[in-house]
Amino acid sequence: ITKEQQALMKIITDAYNRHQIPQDVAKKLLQDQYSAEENFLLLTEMATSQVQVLVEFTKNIPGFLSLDREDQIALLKGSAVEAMFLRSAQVFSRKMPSGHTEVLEERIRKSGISEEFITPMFNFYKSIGELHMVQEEQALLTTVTILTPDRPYVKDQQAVERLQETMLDVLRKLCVLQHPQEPQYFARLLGRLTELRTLSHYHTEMLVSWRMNDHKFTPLLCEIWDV
Ligand SMILES: CC1(C)[C@H]2CC[C@]1(C)[C@H](OC(=O)c1ccc(O)cc1)C2
Repeated sequence: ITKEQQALMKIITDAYNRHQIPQDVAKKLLQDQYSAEENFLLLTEMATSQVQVLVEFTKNIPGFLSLDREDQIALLKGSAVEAMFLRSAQVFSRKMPSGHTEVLEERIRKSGISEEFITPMFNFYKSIGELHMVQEEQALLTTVTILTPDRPYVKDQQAVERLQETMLDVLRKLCVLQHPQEPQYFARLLGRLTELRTLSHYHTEMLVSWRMNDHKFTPLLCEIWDV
């Protein structure tokens, strides 16, 4: 890993760690009562703060703000669900103080999300947890996901591709250094991104079914997911 790649990794990892879910959201998880309605409101607050955190983090990705403005929006809209699942998978698998995880899982299960979506969601969390990613890998994997060139409406795909290649190069080298005993580790990480794409289809259905039961979303969520 070259000096500039180390500098790049530090910027991204610091940004990833700096923008954490506000403590008040996490605290509420344990306090408020348990009705499906209360759970939905909590998840709405959680999703909204995760999208806010995502926007702040993305602005710190070197080169992102130099992209075409409309492409920046297209990348954010196209990757928000995947970035949110990646971050919550990491929160689930490690960051959460013990006891919170069970409460959060319980609230998710009792919030009107259909069982057919719950299962793949928790399978994904388990498969991410099993990777035991270091925080640099988590930050870089999220960055690679955001910098996916073939999102809808991206005009200058080459520019995004160049940025993503840079990040993939650092991530590949980091994986070799962090997991010398597992040469396939980098490939496994990228395999998770494929799993993420299937989750985002389920996510769209989840939003539609909530909408059908006239649940209200926040303006930010309506904007980022066109609901
Ligand atoms: C942990 C999760 C990633 C999983 C369960 C809560 C999440 C934050 C996310 O919720 C939403 O997307 C969501 C969207 C709209 C809304 O009003 C509430 C939640 C799905």
